[in-house]
Amino acid sequence: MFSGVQHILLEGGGLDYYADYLADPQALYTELRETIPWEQPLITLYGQQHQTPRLLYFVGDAGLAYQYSGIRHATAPWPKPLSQLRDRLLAETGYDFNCALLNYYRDGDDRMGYHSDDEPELGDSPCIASISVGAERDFCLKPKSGETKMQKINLASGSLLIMLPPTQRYWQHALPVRKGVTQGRINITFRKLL
Ligand SMILES: O=C(O)CCC(=O)C(=O)O
Ligand SMILES: [Fe+2]
Repeated sequence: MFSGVQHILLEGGGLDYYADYLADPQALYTELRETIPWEQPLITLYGQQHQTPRLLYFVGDAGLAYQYSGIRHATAPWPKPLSQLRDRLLAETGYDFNCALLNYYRDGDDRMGYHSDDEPELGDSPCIASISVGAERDFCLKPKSGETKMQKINLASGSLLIMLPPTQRYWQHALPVRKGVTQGRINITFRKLL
């Protein structure tokens, strides 16, 4: 069993952080890294095409499709360990998720820029649950109205971070480059498509 929750209050939102939610994060990291058919789609930024600076994959209940960075993804079936985690999250948090985005950061050069998980198909005020395995990386949050300070959390391997409603409405988050990091990290964000 895990040791407990740390609540981080944000102006216009909040986070629940469980540092050691998973009993064996390294096993999940290795299984996902080796079995997921990772993709690196092209994204268009300011009229130029780039490869996403990380690998990704989308899973979910049958029949769901999801728009990400202008790309429409049909969700692939849940791998067993992730449907089990989805069920555990429902039992322990009460939040019911029907899909998950997997991101694989191969080393400290892979990254994700500032954004909110506020796509219209996630509804008015989504809850996002984020599980990390592999290398520790800094997760940064900044308010959309520049008045409060940036927040930084080092996400441990095996941790669960819940971004509670209405955090996505008022805050953006990012996974910046960390030059010293040579190990990979996989993050799973559980979401609910309406
Ligand atoms: O890798 C992370 O911790 C963040 C992932 C994220 O923000 C997303 O998938 O929308
Ligand atoms: Fe996000």
